[in-house]
Amino acid sequence: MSSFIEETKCLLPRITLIACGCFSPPTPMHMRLFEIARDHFEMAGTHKVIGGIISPTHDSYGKKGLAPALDRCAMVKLALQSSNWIHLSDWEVRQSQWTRTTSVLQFHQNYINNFMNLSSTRPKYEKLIHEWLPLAIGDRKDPVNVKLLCGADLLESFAVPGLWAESDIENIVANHGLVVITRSGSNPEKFIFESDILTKYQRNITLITNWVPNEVSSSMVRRLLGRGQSVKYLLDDLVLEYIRRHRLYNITSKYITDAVRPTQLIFNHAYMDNNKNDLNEQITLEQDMDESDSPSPLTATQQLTTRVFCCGDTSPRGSKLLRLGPGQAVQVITTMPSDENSEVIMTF
Ligand SMILES: Nc1ncnc2c1ncn2[C@@H]1O[C@H](COP(=O)(O)OP(=O)(O)OP(=O)(O)O)[C@@H](O)[C@H]1O
Ligand SMILES: NC(=O)c1ccc[n+]([C@@H]2O[C@H](COP(=O)(O)O)[C@@H](O)[C@H]2O)c1
Repeated sequence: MSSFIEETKCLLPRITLIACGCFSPPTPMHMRLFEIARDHFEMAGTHKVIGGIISPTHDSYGKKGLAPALDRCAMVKLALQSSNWIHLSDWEVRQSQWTRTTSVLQFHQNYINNFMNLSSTRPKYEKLIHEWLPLAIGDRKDPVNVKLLCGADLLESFAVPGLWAESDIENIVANHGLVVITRSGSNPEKFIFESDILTKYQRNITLITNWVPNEVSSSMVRRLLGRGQSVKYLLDDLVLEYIRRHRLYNITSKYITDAVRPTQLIFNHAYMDNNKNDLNEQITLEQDMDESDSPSPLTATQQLTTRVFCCGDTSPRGSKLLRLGPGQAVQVITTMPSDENSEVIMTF
């Protein structure tokens, strides 16, 4: 009987979860989303989760409190040190401008598809192994579906006028799927009911109740840090130490102790050093396909010209606040990136 269960498990459709967000800074709850979701699918016996990807948004997203991409990526890597299945993807931050979430999903899905198709030509495809590719990807030949993992507040941001294109929402739910974790103050069931598109593709939306909610948010952490209050036990010690060393978020806290587990930060310094060399390099398709997981931040001029929209209290153009509270975007102020991001084909 148990071998029957094992066999059935092997046949479950495989998925990889990707969380898009600012991660400024990454909190333990960001990682919890993945654990909660994987447990859910494991217990429901409907899918096999083979990997998790954290994709920090581009600097030009311009949200208030957004630390530089290089720092956010470094913090995510520190926060993920104890995970053997969730990985950073810095593809988004390496682009020349902010990328819509639908294109982020499409890129990772295309990459996985191409990777699987190329698995017969091993020497070539081994060169293409990104850190974020799930380790188990080569265990089977069946497809791996990339699904968007998010908190219910992100789902509810679909209703913010001008923030998400309807076609993007439809593409996300119809072609990828959404995994939504409840968050206090939101009512995702009602939200889905009130949306025709979401109701239409409800079968592709997995709503998961988080029975051990934790309302820590990046903006709350930034607020405490700015006030000189303690955030210990709200963040991974390594992330906290990184913030202290790099003086992020106007940190004034006197409670942060000296390096905790300092040896582990050596890894992080290496990551920073490697990436500083990338600073002025051109971003090319070839680089996107490079196996290195290092962000190449843009120059100040590039960042200014590619700013897409702004979230937070005010936008650079003084746009009106549409939503209040953490993680809440304000207004789309310029154009969408070109479709180049959505159809990336591997070249050798
Ligand atoms: N406490 C939480 N419970 C459930 N989901 C969360 C929680 N914190 C963050 N998330 C989810 O994590 C993803 C990444 O979001 P982001 O980094 O923008 O998070 P945030 O902590 O809400 O940030 P901020 O406070 O700066 O707005 C989003 O899908 C968000 O809904
Ligand atoms: N139209 C879009 O694709 C769209 C709009 C708003 C936010 N997002 C993404 O959602 C994530 C979370 O953003 P907020 O922290 O502002 O809620 C980010 O990764 C951001 O890029 C995507």
